[in-house]
Amino acid sequence: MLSLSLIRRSVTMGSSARRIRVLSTKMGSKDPMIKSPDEIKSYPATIKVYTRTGDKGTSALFTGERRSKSDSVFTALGTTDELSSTIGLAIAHIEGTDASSLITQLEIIQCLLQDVGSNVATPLGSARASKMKLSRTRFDPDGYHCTRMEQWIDDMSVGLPVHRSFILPSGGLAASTLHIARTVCRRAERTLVPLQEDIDKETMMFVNRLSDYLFVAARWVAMQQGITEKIYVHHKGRVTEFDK
Ligand SMILES: Nc1ncnc2c1ncn2[C@@H]1O[C@H](COP(=O)(O)OP(=O)(O)OP(=O)(O)O)[C@@H](O)[C@H]1O
Repeated sequence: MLSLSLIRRSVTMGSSARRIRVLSTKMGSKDPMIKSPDEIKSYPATIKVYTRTGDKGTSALFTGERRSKSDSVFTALGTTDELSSTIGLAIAHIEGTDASSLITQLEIIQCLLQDVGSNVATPLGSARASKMKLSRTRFDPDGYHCTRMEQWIDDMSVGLPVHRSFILPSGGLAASTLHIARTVCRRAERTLVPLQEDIDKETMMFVNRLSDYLFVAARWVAMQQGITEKIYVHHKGRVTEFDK
C-alpha cells in the first residue's frame, strides 16, 4: 500500500507523490491511490514535479474539485506549509545542540501538519468528498495528538524560569525560529477559522495547541542552550547611550 502520508502529501504539499498517482493512472491501475512499494520502486526515477495544470490560477483539492488558488482552502494549505517549513528551519538550528532531543517531536508535528493539510483539502461539506476520502483524511478522531502535545508542553514547562512580564521573541537562533513558527502557527489558525464547517474540530484544536507548544518549546530550547531570554521592560523615560 502507498502510505497514507504519501497520499496526503501529494494533495497538500506538491510533492512528487501526486506525479506517482498521475503516472499510476496512466499505467491502468484500478485504484490510482493504492500502489505496492514494489510498484512504486519500479517507477522511473525522474518523475516530473510539474503538471502545468495549475498555470491558470486554479488547483485541485483531494476530492478532485478544482478551485481558484485564492480560495480560503489554498490560503490555509499554503500557511500550513509555511508553518512546517519554518519548523524545518528551527530543526536545522537545533541539530547538534543540547536541545536536540526536541527534534523527534518537531518531526512528528511536521508529519501531523501534512495530515492537517489533508483534512483541509477534503472539505466535509463537499459533495465530492466520498466516505472513503473522508475517513482517510479524518484528523485525530480520539484527540490523541492534541493530548500528547499537551503532555509535551507540561513536561517542557517543568523548570522553565517564571517571569511576571512578557517574554520577547528571543533566546538565540533556534528559539527565535521557534517563535517565528509560533506566529506562523497563529496565522495558520486564523486561516482555518473561515473553514470551520468543512474541517474536523480536532484540526482547530491541534493548531491552537500547537502555538502554545511552540512558545514553550522556544523557551525550553533557550534554557537547554543556556541562553537568557529577553523580557519586556517599560521604556518610557529610560535613557540609552544613544540618547545622551
Ligand atoms: N499556491 C498554492 N498555495 C497553496 N496550496 C497550493 C497552491 N498551489 C497548489 N496548492 C496545493 O498543493 C498541491 C500541489 O501543488 P502543485 O504546485 O503541484 O499544484 P498546481 O499548481 O495545481 O500544479 P502544477 O504546479 O503541476 O501546475 C495542489 O494539489 C493543491 O492542493
